[in-house]
Amino acid sequence: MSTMLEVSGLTHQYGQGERAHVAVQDLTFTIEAGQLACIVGPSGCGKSTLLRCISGLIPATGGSVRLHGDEVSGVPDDLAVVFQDYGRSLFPWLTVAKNVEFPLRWQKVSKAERQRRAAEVLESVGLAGVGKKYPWQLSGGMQQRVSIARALVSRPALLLMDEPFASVDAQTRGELEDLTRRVQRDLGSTILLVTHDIDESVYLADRVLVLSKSPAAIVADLAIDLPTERDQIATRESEQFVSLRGEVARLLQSPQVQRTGENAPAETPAATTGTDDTTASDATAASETTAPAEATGAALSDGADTAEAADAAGSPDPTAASRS
Ligand SMILES: Nc1ncnc2c1ncn2[C@@H]1O[C@H](COP(=O)(O)OP(=O)(O)OP(=O)(O)O)[C@@H](O)[C@H]1O
Repeated sequence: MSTMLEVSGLTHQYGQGERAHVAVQDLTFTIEAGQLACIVGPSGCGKSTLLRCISGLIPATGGSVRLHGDEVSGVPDDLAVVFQDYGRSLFPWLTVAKNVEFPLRWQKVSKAERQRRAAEVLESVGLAGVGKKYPWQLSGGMQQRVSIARALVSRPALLLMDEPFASVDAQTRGELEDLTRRVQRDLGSTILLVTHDIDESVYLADRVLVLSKSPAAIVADLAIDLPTERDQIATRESEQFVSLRGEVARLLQSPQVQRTGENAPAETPAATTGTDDTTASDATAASETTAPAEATGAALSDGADTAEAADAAGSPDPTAASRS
């Protein structure tokens, strides 16, 4: 397997001076091509910040991100993001097919090819035949499928998903989880997905990275060696699943994760858990008093429509921030 994503010593600090807030600090990990990795961590620990840095929506203030060897500076063409809020990420004035075709407008792809690829990808997410409808005529789960189709249409090297199923009901969530695994397997996609849900992380992933409280540091990197074929009932009832979800839950409650102001080591070989060797961080102490909770997610949710979100993200490509 080749390395798709290489994150080295990644740090992001919001603001300066007294208002400085270190959201992620010295994160180092790699994701191999074709892997589906999940990130779990306490609320506010810096998961979205990490994804924003990887996607080039915001610059790292330290360290680097490389996508198949190329340093990320700005939103790469072959990267797509699926956000939690499908209602804001789809263009309500465009049909489903046009929404899905949208990212291809900036590529040298003929209209006929755009239409063909949109139809193909809609079929792969179980939405054949709805291309002429508008997003608001679909259920929430269907809209999120459209978002996933739009992210996939440009055949991204890396698909980032930020709490993608948090806004749908439990049954739809299960269906979308299975869809994600199927897409990954059929298209060989590399996926990095952030979730709050421990069970979801274990069910979906080949690998789970557990982050500490802010500033996020990796405290464990678990290989999920469940069978490739997973089933919402049988897999979740299996001994192996129960044991793995217990392990992640215990890690999330561990002092390493919970102790604010301390960092676990960034050394994270696959299939190992972190150690107790933590060091205090002054930057975190500052962040605890200055972090504006309402600022969370600013770059992702600024503006009621995707064009504004793209502007807010400073993206040269209007599809980038809204990429699905
Ligand atoms: N634009 C911003 N300016 C200043 N601070 C910010 C900004 N965005 C996020 N933060 C702060 O950085 C920290 C990490 O935020 P982030 O949204 O990355 O965490 P998260 O783990 O994704 O949170 P959640 O799980 O609640 O979605 C938080 O303390 C947050 O308040």
